[in-house]
Amino acid sequence: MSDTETEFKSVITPPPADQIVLETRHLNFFYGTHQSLFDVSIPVKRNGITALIGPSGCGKSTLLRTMNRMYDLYPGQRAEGEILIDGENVIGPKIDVTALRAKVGMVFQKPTPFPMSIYDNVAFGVKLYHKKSKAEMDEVVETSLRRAALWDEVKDKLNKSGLSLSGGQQQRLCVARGIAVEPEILLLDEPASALDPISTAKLEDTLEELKRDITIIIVTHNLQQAARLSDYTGFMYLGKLIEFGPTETLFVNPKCEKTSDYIGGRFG
Ligand SMILES: Nc1ncnc2c1ncn2[C@@H]1O[C@H](COP(=O)(O)OP(=O)(O)OP(=O)(O)O)[C@@H](O)[C@H]1O
Repeated sequence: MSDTETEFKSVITPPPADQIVLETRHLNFFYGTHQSLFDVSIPVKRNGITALIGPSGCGKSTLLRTMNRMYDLYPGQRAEGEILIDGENVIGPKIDVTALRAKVGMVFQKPTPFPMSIYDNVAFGVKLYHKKSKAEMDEVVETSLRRAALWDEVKDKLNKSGLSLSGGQQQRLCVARGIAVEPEILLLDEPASALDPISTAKLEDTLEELKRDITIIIVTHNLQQAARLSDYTGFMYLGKLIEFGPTETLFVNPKCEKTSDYIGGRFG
């Protein structure tokens, strides 16, 4: 049967209800008239790592961008359904979007440093939300850069522009910026795509450590990375969440043929 003939039915194995921090319910998303997400209901575990996998164009980044309403910045883009964070529907009209983005941070697929110093790139968001002395801020900047595995490379040039760094360093700078504001949830869109294996390993160690305090949702094309890092994995295809469950189950014993085909490298 071809994909267009097949009606995919989601198979969802959620975390225990009292461990869910974020949940989309029947989420649809539209870029103008083009619908990119179809009835996505995903339950995300608190203080764990959830990976989103699936072939290019299946809607992983779109799903991530709905979770802190990044799409609000673009006319014509809209979401329907519910996104519950700590039980509150953040798609609702009464939501303070600035507060939402402090709570739900995001690191984009393409590094986006601000045109300012390395130090200020990390301190910028912190200044918006917290009042800190110079010494406290120095500590936040150092800790965040260390956690993002960038400190050793930049500690002697913190006043240089963030734009002077390499692509991989810029990506880690954006991770440091995301960590610095201490979000409750951190959305990471392929954060390791521009990193070498050593930096990738350091970043993965950081995420392992961060998940004790932060809920992390990561989009990755690297299936080994998803299998290594995440507690739960969602497999998406053609804008739908096809299968979701504990990572080991999804990789070792997938319940859907399409998941099995994808992780077996039979398409993608
Ligand atoms: N700004 C946009 N305007 C119109 N359509 C878009 C836009 N961004 C994405 N899309 C469409 O939405 C669908 C999902 O795209 P999305 O970027 O979420 O996929 P993805 O799974 O993250 O892909 P990749 O793995 O290649 O990054 C695709 O059909 C894409 O063409």
